[in-house]
Amino acid sequence: MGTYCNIPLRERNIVLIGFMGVGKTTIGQLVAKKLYRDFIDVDQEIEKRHQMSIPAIFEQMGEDYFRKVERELIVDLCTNTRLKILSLGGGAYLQEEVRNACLSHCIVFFLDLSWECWKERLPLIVDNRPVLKNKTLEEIEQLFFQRRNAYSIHNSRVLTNNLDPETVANEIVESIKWTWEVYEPNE
Ligand SMILES: Nc1ncnc2c1ncn2[C@@H]1O[C@H](COP(=O)(O)OP(=O)(O)O)[C@@H](O)[C@H]1O
Ligand SMILES: O=C(O)C1=C[C@@H](OP(=O)(O)O)[C@@H](O)[C@H](O)C1
Ligand SMILES: [Mg+2]
Repeated sequence: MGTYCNIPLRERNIVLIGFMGVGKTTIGQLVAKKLYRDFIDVDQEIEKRHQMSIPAIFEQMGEDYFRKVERELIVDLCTNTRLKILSLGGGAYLQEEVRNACLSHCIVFFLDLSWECWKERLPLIVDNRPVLKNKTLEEIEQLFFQRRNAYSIHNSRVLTNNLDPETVANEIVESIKWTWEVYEPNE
C-alpha cells in the first residue's frame, strides 16, 4: 500500500467512497466514533462554509462550481490533515485529482452495494441529491455502473448488502486495525 507515501498508516486519514446513498455519511460518523477520531463529511463541510444546502449550491452556483469547491477541499484535507475519517460525496472520486490525493495520502474504503439493494434506498435520498433529479431509473442504473470504474481503484472494499450501518462500521474498524497490526505492528 502506497510505498510513495511517508505518512505512517496509523496516522493516515480514512476515506469512504461509493455511490450516493450507500451510507458513506452514516457509516463514516460511526467509524470515527469507534476509533475516537474526528469525522469530516465533505458535503456537510461545504454546506457549512457556504451556509447553503448542496441542492441550493447546485441550483444557484452550478455543478461545475460545486465540483471545483469539492475537489479543492478534498485535496486540502488529504494533503494537510491526518487521523481523520473523511466521507466524500459520491461524485467527488470521479475527478482524477481527488483520486490521486486520496490514494497517495489516505486509506480508501469503497462502500459497495448491489444495484438490487441500492434501488430500495432511492426513496430515502432522491429529494436531496440533485444528480438524481429528473433521471429515469434506467439512467440512474447506467450512472451506478459507470461510476464503478472509478470506485474500483481503492485500498479496501466492503460489501454492505443487508448489513446495518453499525455492522458495516465494525467491519471497517476491524479491517483497519488488522492492516495497522500487519504493516505497522506496535512494539
Ligand atoms: N447500511 C445501511 N442500511 C440501511 N440503510 C442505510 C445504511 N446506510 C445508510 N442508510 C440510509 O441510507 C440513506 C443514505 O445514507 P447516507 O449515509 O446519507 O449515504 P451517502 O452519504 O453514501 O449518500 C440514509 O437514509 C441512511 O439512513
Ligand atoms: O454523486 C454525486 O454526484 C453527489 C453525491 C452527494 O453526496 P452523497 O454521495 O453523500 O450522497 C453530493 O455530493 C452531491 O449531491 C453530488
Ligand atoms: Mg453523504
